[in-house]
Amino acid sequence: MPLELNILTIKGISVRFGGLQVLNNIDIQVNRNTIHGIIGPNGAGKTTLFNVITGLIRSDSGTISLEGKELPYVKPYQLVSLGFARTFQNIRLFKEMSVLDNVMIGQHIHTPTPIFSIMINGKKSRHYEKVAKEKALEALKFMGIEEKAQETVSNLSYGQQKLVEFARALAAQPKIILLDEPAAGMHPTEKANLLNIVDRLREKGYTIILIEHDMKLVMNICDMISVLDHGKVITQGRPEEVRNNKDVISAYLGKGEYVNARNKRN
Ligand SMILES: Nc1ncnc2c1ncn2[C@@H]1O[C@H](COP(=O)(O)OP(=O)(O)OP(=O)(O)O)[C@@H](O)[C@H]1O
Repeated sequence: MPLELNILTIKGISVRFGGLQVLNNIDIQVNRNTIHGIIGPNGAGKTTLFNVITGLIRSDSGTISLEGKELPYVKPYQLVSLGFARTFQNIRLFKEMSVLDNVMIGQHIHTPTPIFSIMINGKKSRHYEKVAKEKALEALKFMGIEEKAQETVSNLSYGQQKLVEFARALAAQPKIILLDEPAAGMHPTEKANLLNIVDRLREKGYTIILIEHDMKLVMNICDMISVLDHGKVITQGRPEEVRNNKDVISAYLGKGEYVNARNKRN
């Protein structure tokens, strides 16, 4: 049976915080093996949408389905087992632990070692640890930082720490990787590297959903883009369609980013 094109369906998602309607009837379809950008001005509701997808916030209405199956409401730590991995706007690593240990943590869900086996450091436990280590090193290699495996995270540059987060997400063997402003705080060389990594992740068959303010990066890399403004999807389409949409232009007008992106392209 051929794989369905659609992998994630977000349908009718609404969230209200007190008097503020932060998400209003959001419908988004994400296709398999694509890079899907979620953009919009500050406060549009992008991170809230990620928080709903990843179980940090419960929506007031609507459903999220992965590969045609409606997702149950799960705790964030159970999300990996459903096939999601996420990075956050602010780096969330154990700074005094090694790079390798940080990446191995991303896989604990795939290592169902019985507690008794862990206590006696049994054969099963050693096996799972070996597999987890191999996967972690593979992910670090993919990010081009395998030589940093034994370093303490706090010794790494900001850009390298971001790559450790991506490696941790990748090592969890997800179906969908959610990246929340991955390029924030990166300098141009690091951004170019990030672009290359995200492109290679798609080549490897991953589906990536990306929140990003860097319009040049978004327009360069995304297959599809959904634009949020005041909690609503104002348009969706390919970069070239979104770029010239009048609602998108007016949502960004005065903020400069969109206009800058257009000027840089033209
Ligand atoms: N826990 C919360 N309680 C109340 N209001 C919230 C909460 N989280 C977010 N908001 C509000 O919801 C709106 C959407 O916030 P959200 O962080 O989702 O926007 P965003 O598009 O990700 O913005 P940015 O690009 O600045 O990160 C904002 O007005 C924000 O102040």
